Amino acid sequence: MVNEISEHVEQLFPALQTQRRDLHKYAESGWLEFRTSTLVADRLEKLGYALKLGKDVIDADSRMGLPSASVLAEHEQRALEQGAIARWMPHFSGGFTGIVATLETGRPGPVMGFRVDMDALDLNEVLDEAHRPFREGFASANNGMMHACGHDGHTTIGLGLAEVLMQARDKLCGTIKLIFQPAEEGTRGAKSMVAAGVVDDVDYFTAVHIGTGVPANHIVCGNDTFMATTKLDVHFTGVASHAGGKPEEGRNALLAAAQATLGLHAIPRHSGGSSRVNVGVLQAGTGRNVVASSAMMKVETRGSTNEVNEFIYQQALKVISGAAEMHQVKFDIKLMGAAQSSKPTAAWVNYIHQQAEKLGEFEEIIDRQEGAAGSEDATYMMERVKARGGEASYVIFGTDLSAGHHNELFDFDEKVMMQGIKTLAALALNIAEFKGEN
Ligand SMILES: O=C(O)C[C@H](NC(=O)Cc1c[nH]c2ccccc12)C(=O)O
Repeated sequence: MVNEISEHVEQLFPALQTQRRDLHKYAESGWLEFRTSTLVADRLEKLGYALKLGKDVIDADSRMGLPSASVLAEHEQRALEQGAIARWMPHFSGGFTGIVATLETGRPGPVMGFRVDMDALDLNEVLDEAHRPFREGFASANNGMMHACGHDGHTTIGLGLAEVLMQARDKLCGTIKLIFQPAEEGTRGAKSMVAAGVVDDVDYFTAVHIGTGVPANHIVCGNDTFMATTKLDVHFTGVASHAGGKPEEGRNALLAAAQATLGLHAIPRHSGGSSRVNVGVLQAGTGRNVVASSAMMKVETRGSTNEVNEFIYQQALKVISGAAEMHQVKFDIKLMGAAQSSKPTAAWVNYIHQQAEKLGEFEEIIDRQEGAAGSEDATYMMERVKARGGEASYVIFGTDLSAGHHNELFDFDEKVMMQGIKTLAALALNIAEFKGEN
């Protein structure tokens, strides 16, 4: 069976490459995946999946870091101009760009959930002959948006898996649930899908990522290093005044933000685990001789456990209010994203290892990745599945990269998509071989 699947996936490669390059060219960042989601929905319906879309899979109030109504409308319009399929758009309009595709085999068995993400980053792709996407005509056509983290590959893996599993449906049991998530960057989207209940019936859950520094032909069966994180936008509002004539009448928002930045980076460590804090954006002021009346900063905190992140976050709130008090300015804090820490379950990691071994394609099969310290909101899904007694893991398929993630020259070796599809398909097809811990 595995051999048949492998052959099928290899036949699909040219189509996968075309699909990935199309998504790459029309990169859409979080909550704005309008073209992407209409194409994904259309493809999944044609394959024969039962679909749940938009508000049925995204809880409106649990969305974080949603762009403004005017930005949403503008990008919906652009998506239509760039080939979005209009009849699907009403489902996704207003920032509800999520899809869950279900295949009921009609035979008894578990519910297996697979999660891929669809969003691009807010980044300008390099338009230079030295960069393959430009050279071969699929660099981002969308200014300020770029697939620089491989989610174009993840979405393509999800669609390829959908095709392969549908073709092999007579050999499957239980239920297959394919989850296409918006707005992973900034950890904004997953929580709203969990709140809508999309993983409430999932017994075995697997999320995927390509790259992340893992070498080609290596697989990490259970990434174990995700940090809990909180993302904040902070606005300081002061009073403008003549910087020479009446500086004492001003209330300096720039200084409050600068003070807060230094204070944030000086938050003490926590003995319970590692932590991070970053002020990634700091903007303030309007003119050289004007006391700055406004300032904005984008902040994130992280911790190796939820508790450590909560400690750093609470300290951050005190630093921000303290800096505002010091300069007598007002402040406003908006929660823009969040994720938990989460660990994969051992039995599921072992099963993934066993299936990867059977495929015979990997040079190295690593159970747990140590050291790296990113965040992921798939952790909300993992924790929800685990809380109900299910199994969950986060798999990384290594690949050669042209530059690091979130870099303007990012690109990956597209062959990794085949390894991803083969491995995930094997998890579903051979589920009878899964042995729980007890
Ligand atoms: O917090 C975010 O915005 C999510 C973003 N996530 C990623 O970059 C994914 C990621 C980071 N490190 C790893 C390691 C393994 C898999 C995925 C990742 C991050 O950590 O900044």
